[in-house]
Amino acid sequence: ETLLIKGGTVVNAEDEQRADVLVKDGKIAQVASGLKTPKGAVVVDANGKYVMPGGIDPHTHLEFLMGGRTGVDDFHSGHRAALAGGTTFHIDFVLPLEGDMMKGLKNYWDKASNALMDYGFHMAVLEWSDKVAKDMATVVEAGVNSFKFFFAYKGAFMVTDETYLKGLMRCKELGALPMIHAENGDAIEIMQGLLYNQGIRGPEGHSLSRPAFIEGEGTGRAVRLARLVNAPLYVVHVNSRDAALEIEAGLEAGQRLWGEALAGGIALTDEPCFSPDFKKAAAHVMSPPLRSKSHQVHLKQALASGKLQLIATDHCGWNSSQKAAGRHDFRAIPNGIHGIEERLHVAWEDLVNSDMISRSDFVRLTSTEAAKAFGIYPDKGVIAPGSDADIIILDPEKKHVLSAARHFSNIDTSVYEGKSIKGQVVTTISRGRIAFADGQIKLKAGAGRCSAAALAGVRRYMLYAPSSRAGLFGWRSR
Ligand SMILES: NC(=O)NCCC(=O)O
Ligand SMILES: [Zn+2]
Ligand SMILES: [Zn+2]
Repeated sequence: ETLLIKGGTVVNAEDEQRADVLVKDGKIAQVASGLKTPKGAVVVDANGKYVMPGGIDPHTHLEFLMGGRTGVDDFHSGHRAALAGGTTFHIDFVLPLEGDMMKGLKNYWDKASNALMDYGFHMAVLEWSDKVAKDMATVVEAGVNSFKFFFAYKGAFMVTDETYLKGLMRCKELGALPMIHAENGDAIEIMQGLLYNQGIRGPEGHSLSRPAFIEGEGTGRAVRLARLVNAPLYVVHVNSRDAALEIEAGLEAGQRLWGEALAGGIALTDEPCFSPDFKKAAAHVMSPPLRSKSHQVHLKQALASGKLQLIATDHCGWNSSQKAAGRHDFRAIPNGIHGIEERLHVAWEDLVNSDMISRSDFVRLTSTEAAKAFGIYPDKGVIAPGSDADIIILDPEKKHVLSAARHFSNIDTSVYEGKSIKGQVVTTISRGRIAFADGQIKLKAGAGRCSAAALAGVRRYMLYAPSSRAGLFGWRSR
């Protein structure tokens, strides 16, 4: 199918220009003003609208299995939600299965067989052994180029500093990007016990057990250990000023770091977590927890000034019936909030409409930077000839209100309930096909694929030369 997107303003991370966009065979063929309509082409009118690269959400958990429960958004409903909100690519987290990374990855390839749009995968490292080191190389060959380590979820996912350090060095050898969930699982477990024994059982206990300075401690430790072995590092879900300041300090020390803010972190505060309404409070429980307004303001300023590099969601779809497992004990509330559908609109409203960032910054923070960090640029993350035609059209005048009643996600609540947005994605194009228009999803299950770019990512776009150098000279010279 050939599409001509006519009369819009094309916004990329570097610039914006009035131009038409010609799409052929799933790719962008031409970007120029006054393009003639080829015979048989479908014309999409973008007058008065912004034509931007589709959103890339580098942090999601579709069909996520945690604590014996499975999240309610799979690759079908999650992709419907994403496309309706202007996201055309995401990177999901795979856990090893029965101690085997490739088994875990194959399991996710199966889960994604009903995908509508393209996707890639990160892999979690949960322990250290020769097998793990070998497995990492195997999944790199299969297209994974990023590995997540947890400093939280003690007894489940948490790793020791030793495993983390060995993992960082292995990532360097493989040319892959390490990622960290930066908290402190030992400290959290002790605080949880103290609070519980004092009679604090409700969702507020979740927030109280994970203070911002402990997120800061975990982030500072992760960043400094990465400095020790001279490894790049991507810090996921930065939810506090304390964590953001640690990333800033690492950047000032010359480290190669990415700090990932979340739509939730910039749009929400921890206030609902202290509500007597359990359903509402539990819906907001995630780790690291949402914080107070002053943290929220700091995160937005850090994004605006370049101290945090991108915006993800950590989309993790638990229904209220699943959250209810922790009704009498906050420690049993499944962690995670949604956002794959709302992220672009939240960032547009709270950052662009509030004049904190430009439209080009918006594209960089929600698309281009993630494409670069994870090796899928310029296939994705830019509107330019040769790139995949993953494109959104946003009408800046269209007003709408976010709500569980109207969202595409399977989740039965919305942490964004009632939030007004000026500006709406009216058309989403996924590899040249109209995926969302007139308020409806147009693609069928199976239309998505594990991105060829992501599959070839490490080879084609290696950001770091493989190296076993332990950073001794790196840190001494700084
Ligand atoms: N973030 C969260 O609360 N749940 C999802 C798992 C994770 O990313 O840590
Ligand atoms: Zn995490
Ligand atoms: Zn996550």
